[in-house]
This record gives sequence, C-alpha cells and structure tokens, in this order.
Amino acid sequence: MQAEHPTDTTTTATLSAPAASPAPIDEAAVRAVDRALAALRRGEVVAIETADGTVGAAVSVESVALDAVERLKALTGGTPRLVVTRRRAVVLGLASADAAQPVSDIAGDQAPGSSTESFGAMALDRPGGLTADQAHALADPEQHPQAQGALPAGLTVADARPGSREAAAVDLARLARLLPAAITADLPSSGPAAGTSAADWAAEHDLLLVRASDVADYRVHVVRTLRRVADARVPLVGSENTRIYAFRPADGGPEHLAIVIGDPDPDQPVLARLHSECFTGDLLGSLRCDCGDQLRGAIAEIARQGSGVLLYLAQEGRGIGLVNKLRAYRIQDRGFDTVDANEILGFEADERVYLPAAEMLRQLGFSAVRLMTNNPEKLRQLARCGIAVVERVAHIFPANGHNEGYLRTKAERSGHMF
Ligand SMILES: Nc1nc2c(ncn2[C@@H]2O[C@H](COP(=O)(O)OP(=O)(O)OP(=O)(O)O)[C@@H](O)[C@H]2O)c(=O)[nH]1
Ligand SMILES: [Zn+2]
Repeated sequence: MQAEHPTDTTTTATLSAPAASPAPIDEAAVRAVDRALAALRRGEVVAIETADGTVGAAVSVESVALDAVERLKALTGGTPRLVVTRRRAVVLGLASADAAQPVSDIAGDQAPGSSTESFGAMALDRPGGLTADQAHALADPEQHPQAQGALPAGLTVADARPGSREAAAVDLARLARLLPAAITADLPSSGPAAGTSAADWAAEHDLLLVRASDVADYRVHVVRTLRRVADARVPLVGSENTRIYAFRPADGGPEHLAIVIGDPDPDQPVLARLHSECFTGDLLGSLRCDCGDQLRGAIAEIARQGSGVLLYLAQEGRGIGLVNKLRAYRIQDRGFDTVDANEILGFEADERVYLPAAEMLRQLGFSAVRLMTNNPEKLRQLARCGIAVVERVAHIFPANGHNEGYLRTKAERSGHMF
C-alpha cells in the first residue's frame, strides 16, 4: 500500500499558541464525577447540585429502568423531564439548527483542544410528564430522525442553561459513553432559602452527589492528572527501536499510549501522529474506515524518517465510544453519512478533545511537532493546547472498496485535506 506524505509548511506555521495557565485540580471533584459516571452506567440515580445550592436527581436514558421515572418522582416530588443535546433536538425537528447558538462548554468556555463546540442541551417536557417509554423513543437512535409524527402530544422544549442540572446530566451521560440523554427531576424546594442542604438530601436517599460545575470542569481536570505509569521496549516489525509509554488519568479511566520510535530530539520538532483508537479498524482490519492503514502507515513512515512519536489516544469513535460507534454504523447502513449518524445520536460530528495529546507530548519533552494528519481540526486544536505545529505531513491512503463514502464525507463535510 502506498501512502502519500507530501508536506505543507505554509498553512500551519502560524497556529501555535501559548498554553493556558492551569487552574488547580480539585481531586475530590474529579472523584465525585467519576463515581457519578459509574453510577449512571449502572442505571442508578445520581443527585446533582447547582451553584445556587438547589438539588435534583438524574438518571441516564440508556440505562434507565422502566420504573425510573416513577422513582425520580417519588424521590424528588418534582416532575421528571427528558434532557437531550441540542443536536438531538434539531434532529427531532424540535429546534432549529440555524438558531442554535453555540453555548460552548457548560463551563462557559469551549474546553481548549476540543474538536467542536457543544451546542448545549434542551429539556423536553409535556403536561403530566413524559413516560420512560416516551423518553426512550425520543432519545433512541433507531428512531427515524424525521419521525415528528411520533412525538408525544403537547411536548414543550426549552434550552437548558449552561451550568444547569439538565446540562450537567447530559454531559455526564456523554462522559459515561452512554447515549447523551438523561431524565432529571428537581426538588421543588431545596437550597439555602428552603433550608434543605443538597448533601443532606443526597445522603438521606443514599445517592451520589455531584456538582454541576465539577461536571463542567471535569475534562480539563482529568487531563491534568495524566501520569506516566509504565514504559517498556517493544520492538515492532520495521521499527525495532520502539518504546511504549502508558499515561493514566487519575480517574482510573483508560490509558493513552505514546509509541516512541527511534530517539527523537526534544529540541527539534518531532514527527508525530495523533491516532484515535479504532477497535474495528486497528485490531480487526475493518474496511469501513481508513484507521488500520493509517496506524500501520504512520509507524512505517516514522521508522522510515528515523524517529517520531505516535500517540494512541483512547478516543474510540471520535470520542463517542465503541458502543455508540456501532450505533452510528447502523444509522449509516440506513443511508446516512458518518457526520449525520453522530448527530442523529445526539453527538457532535467529532467529540474529541486533544488536551491529553498535548499533555503527553509535554511530559515526553516535546513542544513542537510535524503533524501527520489530513484533519485541519487536529492542527488547530493541538496548537490551541500549546503545542507548536510547525508543519503538516499529509497522511493519505487509497480507498479500499468499502470506505469511499466515508473518505468523501471527511473531505466534503469535515474539511479533510485529501
Ligand atoms: N463516530 C464515528 N467514529 C468513527 C467512524 N469511523 C471511524 N471512526 C473513528 O474515527 C477515529 C479515527 O480518526 P483519525 O484516524 O484520528 O482520523 P481523522 O480525524 O479523520 O484525521 P486524520 O486521520 O489525522 O487525517 C477513530 O476513533 C475511529 O474509531 C464513524 O463512522 N463514526
Ligand atoms: Zn476506524
């Protein structure tokens, strides 16, 4: 297989930006969010407190038990509502894509190094409340995207404010790699004015409590807890002088790997590839994408040039996780492209964050890269994270008879430079 490796020094030389000054890490806050993620994956209810001291409860739609809506009502005394991403609301015909103002991150700012701005969350309600079945149907990716006819009568839609319980609940589901949708209910009177403390209420009902602001800060904080935990010599076919370094975030989540080939000089821009994990392409040789070729091609090219680093990032499915990627494939099999499929699921086209990549490069001693990519977002985001991108090295492989549409979509809709 022949790869193309022309270089382009003109488009990216000005992209470098200084690193933002880091805020202190609140380890207890990271731990609280981790616990909430695990609880949501188990289908448990979690308590969410907002800045005004009020509290409510949330459960993810994907892992919700049928009695969860009743349980939320009984727990809180409030009316459960469904929260979906604005993307999903647009797909359902409940919001206009044009009117969608990027609300950035719920922290108030787009996280540096994230591929796309979040378009926020929307709360769906109806008189008498939604049933669990109705909530499932509205958030379910198997639902035809234009199925407005099937919408429950009297459905109302409202923007979820950045920093709100609703926005945090959807973000938690997304971080847990579940469908980005949640059912939430507020305690009708809570907070300092009502004399109910969020912590007391959560403890009384044996619920994990998390603060909405901690959810918003989570991605940035976790990245800054990345630590090198192991490294070893691993000779590869065609590049025998190779070491693999493992970086673990403090949340105990999946490690990111740095595969260092040869002995790159930290004082020079390093030839680098940011490779997002693709179980199907990398390991199984799936022909739906170009990942397997790109992975092996990058290792071969770095070895040919003498030295460099390949970051193997735990960002399966452009950050939506393997399960959601398989769902996206089913949607693509109905005729939608890779971008539409993500959006029908309620995700942005690309949910990746490149802060971990920048942090790993820094910890390995590299501050400047010659980046092997066709993806303009990777160039932009890595530069936003403080790594100087001094050159783009194209990384193009021929189509294989199954991935022509996928590659065409990347070029036409994601701006890939093929
Ligand atoms: N959600 C989703 N993810 C996909 C699909 N096909 C491949 N992926 C994922 O896309 C990621 C691969 O992206 P990269 O290899 O970094 O490629 P890229 O962003 O196109 O950019 P370059 O290859 O650097 O030009 C992997 O995480 C794959 O699992 C798909 O149809 N849907
Ligand atoms: Zn792939």
